[in-house]
Amino acid sequence: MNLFDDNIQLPFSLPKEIVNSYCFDKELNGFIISIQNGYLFYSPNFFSTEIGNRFMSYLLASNTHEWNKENWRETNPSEVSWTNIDWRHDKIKMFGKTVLLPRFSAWYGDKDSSYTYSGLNLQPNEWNDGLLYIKNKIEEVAQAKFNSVLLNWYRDGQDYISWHTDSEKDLGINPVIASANFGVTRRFVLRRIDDHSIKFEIPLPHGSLLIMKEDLQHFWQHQVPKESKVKGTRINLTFRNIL
Ligand SMILES: O=C(O)CCC(=O)C(=O)O
Ligand SMILES: [Fe+2]
Repeated sequence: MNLFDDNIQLPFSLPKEIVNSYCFDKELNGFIISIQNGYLFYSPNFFSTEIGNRFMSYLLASNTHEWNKENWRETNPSEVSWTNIDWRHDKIKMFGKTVLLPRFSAWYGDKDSSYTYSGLNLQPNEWNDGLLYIKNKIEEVAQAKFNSVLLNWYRDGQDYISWHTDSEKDLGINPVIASANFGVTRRFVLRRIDDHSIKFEIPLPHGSLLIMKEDLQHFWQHQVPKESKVKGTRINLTFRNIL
């Protein structure tokens, strides 16, 4: 049986000069994409819509607030009694000022996997069944083990994450970063660090999985830009292995 199908086209475009090769792997249900200085695995529907919907409700379940009725620009998530995920609105120091991050976040992982992110030292919450289920599914295709996950909740198109690499020292030299997506589709944009005009973007729909590995973090930055017109909400989980 041929496990690769060369006739399945990528659902987004990549600048020709940066693609080494790509193919659709039927067994893994996704594209294996080798680019200049990097490797990506992209599965637009890794989780079914139904499983995705269940996760969305799981991740946002609370005893006190209905996530789809609340105005999250007015409500601080630390005042909410969350059922499964302890969402926070973290502050970071930027140019000497303390500012709120333009998204909510949460950090889960093994007890000894404390992590520094944007100048924040994050102590992980303990794994729960929902996160472990997703982690196991992703570890199978990523052929890697993860000991932590950073959850980002983009309340709507006003929320974003700016240009960065996932290259904190404690992730090791060539980290495998696996990112699962639930909710509204947002643009995930990559650009070369040494030439910002070389860029491409990957749509990350409900249920999609994106894995970045090899030397990608040394050569490419990524962002999820603001998209003011987007009203829907989105949750992204990036699984990492902290050394
Ligand atoms: O939301 C995303 O897709 C990306 C999140 C991200 O880059 C990060 O948490 O480091
Ligand atoms: Fe990132």
